Amino acid sequence: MNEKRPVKRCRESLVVQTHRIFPNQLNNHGTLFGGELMSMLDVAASIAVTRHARSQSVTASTDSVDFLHPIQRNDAITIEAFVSGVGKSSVEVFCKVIGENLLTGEQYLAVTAFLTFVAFKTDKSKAIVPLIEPETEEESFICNGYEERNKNRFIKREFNKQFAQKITLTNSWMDED
Ligand SMILES: CC(=O)SCCNC(=O)CCNC(=O)[C@H](O)C(C)(C)COP(=O)(O)OP(=O)(O)OC[C@H]1O[C@@H](n2cnc3c(N)ncnc32)[C@H](O)[C@@H]1OP(=O)(O)O
Repeated sequence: MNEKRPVKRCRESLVVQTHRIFPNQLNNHGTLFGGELMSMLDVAASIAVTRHARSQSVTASTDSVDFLHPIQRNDAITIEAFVSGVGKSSVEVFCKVIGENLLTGEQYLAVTAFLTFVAFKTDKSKAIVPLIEPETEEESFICNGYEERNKNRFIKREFNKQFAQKITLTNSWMDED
C-alpha cells in the first residue's frame, strides 16, 4: 500500500551560515580556494538534507558549482542552502553564496551550486523522503527547474557508469616485479 508522503517547505530545510575569509583559506591568487568553499557547501547542504529528511544521507553528486565572482580575503560569505527538489530517496540541494566586503558593505553573488544526496533509513535501506513545496518566487524558480536537472543527472550518471567500466585499478606509481 502506498503511504501518502508528507510535504515540507523549502524554508524548513534552510541553512544559513556566515564565515569570514582568513589568510589560510586563500589560493595563490589571494582569493578563497575553491576546495575550501566546496567543503563548506557540502556541510551546509548535508544539514539541509537532514533537516528535510530527518535521516542519514550521503553526498551522491556535486552536480554543479559555478564560481561567479572571486571572494577576497577579509570578506564575509553567507551560504544559503535549501532543498530544491526530491525523487524517492534522492534530495537535491541548492546553495547560493553571497560575498560581502565588510568595510564597504558591498555584496555580490559569488557562487551557485546544486548537490544531490541519497537518504537512508537506520537499517541502511533507502529512505522515502518528504516532497518539497516552494513558497517564494525565487524558491519556485529554482524548484521548477528540478525535473530538467534530474533528467540531465540521469543521463550523466548513465554515461559515467559506462565510463567507469573502462577505468582500471592499475596504478602507474606501483613498482612492477
Ligand atoms: C556526507 C558525505 O560526506 S558522504 C561521503 C561521500 N559520498 C559517498 O561516499 C557516497 C558513495 N556512493 C554510494 O554510496 C552510492 O553510490 C549511492 C548511495 C550514492 C547510490 O547508490 P545506488 O545503490 O547506486 O543507488 P540507486 O541506483 O538505488 O539509486 C538511489 C537513488 O539515488 C540516486 N542516485 C544514485 N546515484 C546518483 C548519482 N551519482 N547522482 C545523483 N543521484 C544518484 C538515484 O537517482 C536514486 O534516486 P531516487 O531514489 O530518488 O529515485
